[in-house]
Amino acid sequence: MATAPAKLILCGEHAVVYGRPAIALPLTDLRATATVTPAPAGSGPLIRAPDLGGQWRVTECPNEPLSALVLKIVEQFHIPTDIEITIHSAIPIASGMGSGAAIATAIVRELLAVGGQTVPTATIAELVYESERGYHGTPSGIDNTVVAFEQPIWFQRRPSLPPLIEPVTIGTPLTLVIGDSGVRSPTRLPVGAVRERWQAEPERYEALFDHVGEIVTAARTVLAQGDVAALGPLLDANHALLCEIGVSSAELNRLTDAARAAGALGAKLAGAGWGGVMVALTTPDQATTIAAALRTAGAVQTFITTIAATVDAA
Ligand SMILES: C[C@@](O)(CCO)CC(=O)[O-]
Repeated sequence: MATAPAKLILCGEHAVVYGRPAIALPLTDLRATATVTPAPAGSGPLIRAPDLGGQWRVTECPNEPLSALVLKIVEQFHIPTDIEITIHSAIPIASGMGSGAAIATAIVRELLAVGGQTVPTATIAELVYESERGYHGTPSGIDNTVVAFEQPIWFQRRPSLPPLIEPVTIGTPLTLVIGDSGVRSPTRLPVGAVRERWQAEPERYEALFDHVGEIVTAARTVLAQGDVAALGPLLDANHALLCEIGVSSAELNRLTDAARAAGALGAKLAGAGWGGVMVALTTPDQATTIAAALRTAGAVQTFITTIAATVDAA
């Protein structure tokens, strides 16, 4: 069995599609799994996804993104094809937590393990990126990257170059409360809407994206300093900009307001928006109070998670 984590965009979503930096975190205790078992000779790969409500033979729907991913990997890495791939995920789907990237990464890891292959983490991230394109159209690549590397990352697209991917130093552990609005919102919808607005009003949106980029840069500094109190207002400011960009919702605003009223240091929507999750930054002792406030304000589920302090790998 192979696994891969959920992810959370701490700051910089949407602007990251337009070349500004973003910071993403792996949520290592919330994972997707993939298990390969042998199947009868000549049957070809079958994907069983009980949590997603189905199973399918990849050759019968070769353009479905996970099927395309499996077909590509078995061919490229000479993996046996008479297999069943069973996937499970504890990650809410279409919620901004990277469930698609985590499932795809778990599948890639499991297929490579079955084939006795070892490849660089960056290669796994690239393979998953192709599959994410099938779902999302124009993803920045941040989701597949943080899920594959499983460490806090700074991610920035660059013209004519591979994206800049750097470890982010976390000076002191972060306690986060994630609230799921329960509204399912496929990433490609808000991403597509932002593209239309950017095309209609490029100067306005470029300025908003610049402002997001400044917040992300400031967040990196205070994260390294372990200054959790200074991070909160940056998350609030990022949320205000995401509202202006047009990707928040009444449900998400209700949850971020409730988190702040319950004592959060800062709160923002996390991911593509219009639904999905929000995140609140808190001191450890306030976490359960904030989770309770989020549920009262309509969150269908909450997760309390700690992001460990890192040693700078750079
Ligand atoms: C909204 C977005 O910025 C983050 C989705 O997790 C889209 C992307 O980066 O591909």
